[in-house]
Amino acid sequence: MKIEETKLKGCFVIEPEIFHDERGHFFESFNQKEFEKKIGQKVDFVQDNQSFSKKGVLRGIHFQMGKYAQAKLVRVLSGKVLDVAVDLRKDSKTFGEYIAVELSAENKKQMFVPRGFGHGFITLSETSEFAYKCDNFYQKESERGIIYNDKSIKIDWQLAESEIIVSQKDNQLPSFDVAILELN
Ligand SMILES: Cc1cn([C@H]2C[C@H](O)[C@@H](COP(=O)(O)OP(=O)(O)O[C@H]3O[C@@H](C)C(=O)[C@@H](O)[C@H]3O)O2)c(=O)[nH]c1=O
Repeated sequence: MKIEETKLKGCFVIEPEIFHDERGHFFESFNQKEFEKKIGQKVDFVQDNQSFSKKGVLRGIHFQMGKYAQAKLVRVLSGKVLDVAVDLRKDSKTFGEYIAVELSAENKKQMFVPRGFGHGFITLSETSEFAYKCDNFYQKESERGIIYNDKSIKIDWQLAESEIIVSQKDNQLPSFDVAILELN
């Protein structure tokens, strides 16, 4: 397993080692001992989520507030997505910056998005199946978000605006400037 920290401290890209043989292939999609050693912290995942999306569907940018904050270990089971993490830690040198990484069933890359980040992804292939582990439970009341096309974060989602599909809920999310007023 190869784990590399991104320019956003605490946010990692993980590439599992794939073992190929005549039957197909095998890989460890998660190994707690190795994972915690490489990221240098303990993480107790308590919830696994899975979502299916059509091309152009953009989910995000989401996070949960305060004690309900979630770290996420995300990966793609089929298709290809652009996965985005936005640093929302006010005391961070990279506050307000984002990273975008292509995750696909083919490259098998994963992203670890720590607490204190906003997270979103867009499906670039015809469909995608997306799976992730969370270290805190879903708590509807503490759900927050930032509008995907925020003018100060300026995320390049790789698809034309006309191809992007967002839920009504996500389309009404506030701008970065407004969303951060509530953060510590
Ligand atoms: C996230 C979540 C949703 N739900 C329900 C609420 C709702 O009725 C339905 C769909 O929820 P959403 O529209 O929020 O799903 P979605 O837009 O896929 O939300 C997810 O987006 C990505 C980017 C993340 O990072 C996740 O943490 C999560 O926020 O599923 C749960 O029951 N448990 C959960 O953990």
